[in-house]
Amino acid sequence: MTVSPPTATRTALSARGIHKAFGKHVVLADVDLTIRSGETVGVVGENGAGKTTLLRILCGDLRPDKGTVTVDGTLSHCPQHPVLNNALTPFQHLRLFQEAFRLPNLEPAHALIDRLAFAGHLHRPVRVLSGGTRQKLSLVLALMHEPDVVLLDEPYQGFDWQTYLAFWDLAAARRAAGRTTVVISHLAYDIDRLDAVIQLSHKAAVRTKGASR
Ligand SMILES: Nc1ncnc2c1ncn2[C@@H]1O[C@H](COP(=O)(O)OP(=O)(O)OP(=O)(O)O)[C@@H](O)[C@H]1O
Repeated sequence: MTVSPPTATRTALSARGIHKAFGKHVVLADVDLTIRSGETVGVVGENGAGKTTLLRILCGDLRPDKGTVTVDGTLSHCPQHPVLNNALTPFQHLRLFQEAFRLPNLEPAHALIDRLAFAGHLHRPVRVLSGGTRQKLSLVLALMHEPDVVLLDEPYQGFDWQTYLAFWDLAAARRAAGRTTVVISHLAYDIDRLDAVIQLSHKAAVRTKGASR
């Protein structure tokens, strides 16, 4: 499948002059990027290139040493390792997030659960769930309030093939609704599903496949 570029030209997310070092180890140096509304963008790079660091900075979880991030609209982040409460069930997580996001109902969440096929696990404590099911829950919690921009750190790690395809259906539906999805990816065969690729290399970011306007 090859996607055609979205028509929107509004900037959804931009970063300028991002610099981040851990001690003397410089990970990101003067990183600039621009992502438009409705784009599905992959962040790629070797292990340790700084992909997770960049996403944590973009979502405000980590402060850069220098630089600015600008977001247009609501933003959500799904971290590489799900942050869930082992004592609670997925349904209890949904209710907590419903309160936090002040959602009138759980309909969008249930639509996501149906797509990802884990309705059968809603009332089991998280501690007994498989890694893939935890990852599904984490994804639903990141998407259930339909954020304008979502940042996903290897979201389909541990997914079986059907769920992997369902994930890309979700990304396509977000794209059709003009929403922006940024995905850290290691998989070369994802490339055709993306509007653009941000390649992290030598501490810098280069946007390929769909230059930013
Ligand atoms: N909190 C931290 N303290 C010290 N060093 C860190 C910290 N977080 C990340 N690093 C270092 O920064 C570099 C970039 O890490 P990061 O996790 O961003 O890379 P990545 O591209 O996401 O890697 P991977 O593909 O392996 O997930 C690595 O050398 C890592 O050890």
